[in-house]
Amino acid sequence: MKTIFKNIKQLVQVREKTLKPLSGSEMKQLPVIDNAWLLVEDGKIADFGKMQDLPSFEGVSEVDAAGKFLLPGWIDSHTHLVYAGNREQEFIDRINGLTYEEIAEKGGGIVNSAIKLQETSEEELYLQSARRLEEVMKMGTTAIEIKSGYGLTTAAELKMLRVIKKLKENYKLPVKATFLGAHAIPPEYRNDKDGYLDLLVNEMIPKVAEESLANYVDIFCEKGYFSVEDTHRVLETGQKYGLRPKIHVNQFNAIGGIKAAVAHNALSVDHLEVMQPEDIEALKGSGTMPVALPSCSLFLGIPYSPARQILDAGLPLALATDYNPGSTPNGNMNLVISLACIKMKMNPEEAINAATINAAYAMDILDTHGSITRGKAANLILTEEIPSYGFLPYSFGANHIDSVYINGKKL
Ligand SMILES: N=CN[C@@H](CCC(=O)O)C(=O)O
Ligand SMILES: [Zn+2]
Repeated sequence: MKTIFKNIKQLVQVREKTLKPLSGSEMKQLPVIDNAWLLVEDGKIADFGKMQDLPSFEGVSEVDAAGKFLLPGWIDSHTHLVYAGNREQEFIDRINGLTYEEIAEKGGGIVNSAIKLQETSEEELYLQSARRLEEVMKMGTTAIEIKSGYGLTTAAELKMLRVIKKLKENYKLPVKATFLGAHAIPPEYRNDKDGYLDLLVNEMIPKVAEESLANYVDIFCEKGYFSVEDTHRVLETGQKYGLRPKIHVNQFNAIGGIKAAVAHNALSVDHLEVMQPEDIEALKGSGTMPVALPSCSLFLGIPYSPARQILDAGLPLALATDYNPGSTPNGNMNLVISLACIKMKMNPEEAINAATINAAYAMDILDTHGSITRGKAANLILTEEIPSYGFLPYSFGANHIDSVYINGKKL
């Protein structure tokens, strides 16, 4: 099965090969080919070039992309897309003056979602989650990471991870699963955090590994949740069972979690709304990708990750949605890219690199996804007719997407 895209106004994010993520000033470069063609064969990018050099192809279906841009699909490396119900009431409570932290202290927040999820059947949870997955795919997400962490019991955590597994089986985009049992302390362990961590390391992680339900291990390293010491314990156990860390850290406070994550060779550190100079230093020379979640900052009214500080230090940066019911009930990567430009002062080139190549690294799929490279999966976004790729973040709140392709197949 072959498809040729012809007359593409601009083919964006064209790389001969991509072996490593982009850091610092490299992120300003976004290679393009004007007036281009691209051939998809057996779900992969087979070839591309300029229209003036278009070879003749037999037996191919044609897509006329005149006036349109073709780029690699967005990669969302941090979501909590599997959840039950919603937290609309907390949204109202926050409008009326309570903070996210105050709501959590009153028994709302993550624990509220955990109660709902525990009461929801696996089938119903799958249906709610599949609807969300289809929604974000239409908005250009062509690879996704999904976390557990709204179960907080062994049975409910496994239920979440089985739903993620089923999504992975039923949808063709790359799906990676992260075990986030250490998302919050469940009420029954309120005064016995170590007891919950004992359960997590002695029962949950071994069971998750036994059923091969997760790729990564996560923890919410934050005041009022889990300490740096807890982080070492959970990451060490996760690694023992083959789960590389990707952690929630520096959302409200900088307590040294980044250094701990780097010590465990974390694939990514995510949130980073609050960064101290020592956090930046800890990331230098590491293989750990910083991941910013600007929609969360928008929704909660908290600071945005200091992207300029991170990039000016020569570090890489990826962008993701954090799609979840509490802090970011939105999985639109187009909005994330706009917010990164508007609020974090990233250039469109930097934001697009952060949502494609660097995001692919943060999901460990850089060798197969994240750029227009021969041999990579044809997971693509074809835009509507727009003046430039910079128009995507500029026209915030609108998705100028004509169609989305997964393995060369139009959704
Ligand atoms: N900060 C921790 N976890 C989620 C939010 C969880 C929730 O409020 O349900 C996040 O990444 O923002
Ligand atoms: Zn999150």
